[in-house]
Amino acid sequence: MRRKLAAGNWKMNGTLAGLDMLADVAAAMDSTRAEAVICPPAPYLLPAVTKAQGTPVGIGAQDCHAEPKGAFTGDISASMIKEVGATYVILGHSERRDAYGETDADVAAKAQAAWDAGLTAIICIGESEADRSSGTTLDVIAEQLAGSLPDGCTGENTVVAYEPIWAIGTGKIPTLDQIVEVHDFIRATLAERFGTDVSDALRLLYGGSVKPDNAAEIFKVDNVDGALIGGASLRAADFVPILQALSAA
Ligand SMILES: O=C[C@H](O)COP(=O)(O)O
Repeated sequence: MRRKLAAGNWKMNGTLAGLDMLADVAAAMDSTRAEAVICPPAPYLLPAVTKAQGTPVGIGAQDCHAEPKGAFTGDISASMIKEVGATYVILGHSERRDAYGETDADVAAKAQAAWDAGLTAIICIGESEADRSSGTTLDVIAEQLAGSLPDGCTGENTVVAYEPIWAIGTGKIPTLDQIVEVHDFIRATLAERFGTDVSDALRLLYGGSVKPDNAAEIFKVDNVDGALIGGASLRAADFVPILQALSAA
């Protein structure tokens, strides 16, 4: 049985004071079954871990370098993330693929580094609007899955987040049929490569404009095990209702 997961990606947003929302998320978790993870910007990782200590809320980073250490100004390693007490790391987000030219191979190398450090990698994939209109969505997803997930994937070390790029921060979401099609495809593709035991254990998140008013509908989809939430993860007033909708699904 896969435990549902609501993961919040603050991106380069939020403040130190905004971490107070973790207490509200923790309080909500008393009555919810779903897991909650918040991924703040790197300078807030340690304060976030400190605030979340003794609560069931998990903390994650938004990226890591593939190398364990070295002359990589501005980067952080997976073991540093682990050392401060975070347990997840988002990898291959479309904003990083786009702004920093991260390739599938880069993402796979980072995922391996994350696993080596004992972190769970939330690996993001998703098609552009042009891919969607030209009917190549599933081909793009297949290629990203093949290239971004290293051999050795398990339900413990990896979560896959499907984020159509055109749905991120736009308020547009795919139809439920489109979400069903892609999530079923991802599950089947993972089963083919890693076997059904692994594929049945891997959690698949939907991401892109998830809000309190559309979450329940999205979470009805069988192969959606939760969400990767951007804008609506910054405030407990938005994140908690999504977490509650997930627990009720
Ligand atoms: O990582 C989160 C996604 O990019 C979704 O962002 P959003 O919920 O603001 O659309």
